[in-house]
Amino acid sequence: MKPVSLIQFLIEERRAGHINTELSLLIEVVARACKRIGVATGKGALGGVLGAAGTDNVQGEAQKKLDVISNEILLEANAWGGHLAACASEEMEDPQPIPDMYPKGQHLLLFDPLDGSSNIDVNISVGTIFSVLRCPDDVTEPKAEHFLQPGTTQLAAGYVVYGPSTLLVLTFGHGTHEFTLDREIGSFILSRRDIRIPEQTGEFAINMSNQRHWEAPMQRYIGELLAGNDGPRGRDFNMRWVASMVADVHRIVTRGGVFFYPLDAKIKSKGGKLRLMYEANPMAFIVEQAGGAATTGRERIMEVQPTGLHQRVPVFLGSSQEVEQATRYHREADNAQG
Ligand SMILES: O=P(O)(O)OC[C@H]1O[C@](O)(COP(=O)(O)O)[C@@H](O)[C@@H]1O
Ligand SMILES: [Mg+2]
Ligand SMILES: [Mg+2]
Repeated sequence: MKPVSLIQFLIEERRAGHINTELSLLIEVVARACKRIGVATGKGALGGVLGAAGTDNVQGEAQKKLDVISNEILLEANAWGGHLAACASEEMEDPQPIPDMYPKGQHLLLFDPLDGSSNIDVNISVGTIFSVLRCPDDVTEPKAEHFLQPGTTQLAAGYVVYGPSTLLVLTFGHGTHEFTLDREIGSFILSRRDIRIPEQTGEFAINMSNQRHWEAPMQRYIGELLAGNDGPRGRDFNMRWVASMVADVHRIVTRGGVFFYPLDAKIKSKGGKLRLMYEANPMAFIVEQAGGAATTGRERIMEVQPTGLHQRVPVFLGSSQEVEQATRYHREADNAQG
């Protein structure tokens, strides 16, 4: 079969009426920026990109050099406008509007420029996650409040994994599709169309070192998986934790599985660890479009009404049967408490 490039795929999606020209252009620009981030990541120590930047981001987290470089690459690629009204990033306190000298578009772009920062220096896969919203029609100067739309309103979401291969996984709400970067010709080529995540799985991903801080229903659910063949589930489960959400989610998008970053006593006051607008919503959209499920443990992630640009939420996502069972345990525990 003739290879389908990202550009050809975007033309198909335009013809099918799934996206307009402006959104197609936006995705091309983001994909091009991610190729540059992939090149910078790949140079490693030779490119001087490893290690700390010596600064903190808006969330008080120490920034790595590659967090800052990736953020700048995405901002610069999108600065000239035409397809965008403003960008918001995990690494910046406030949204960045398109400068007045450039034409404004109708979209809002949100991104986690470099996901899995703790893995940069040890040469483990990292990635970029992004989400696209529509800028309200009457808004000429988008502010944080205009980004506070639930995940159900996303027009597009995607992630790029910088691993053994560089991969782009994308949805416009009509299935989830994967593109592999052909490094020789510099193009993303469609490698899987209409990905399906199996409903059942025998593999889970969670940071087990937080176990003693989890809520009771999470202790119960994971305890049952760990009991394996001898426990109530009557079968053994395998565990994986890369600690780069993009890599953990990509494994699930490839062979099924379930991912948890639940609430725990250490992060309760923050609402969770992962960011709703830059991580949870785009990943939830991608996973749901592949037939999986995504909740906070209590409600569907994409139905959460955002209250802040940098808001955090618990994340349960992947094979639907396991997400539903873990979510049911939380709801039952809440109901029992009244
Ligand atoms: O270090 P922990 O607690 O295992 O957390 C790992 C999680 O944190 C993250 O690295 C957070 O993302 P950033 O690197 O963008 O801050 C996720 O990718 C990952 O799932
Ligand atoms: Mg992240
Ligand atoms: Mg990040």
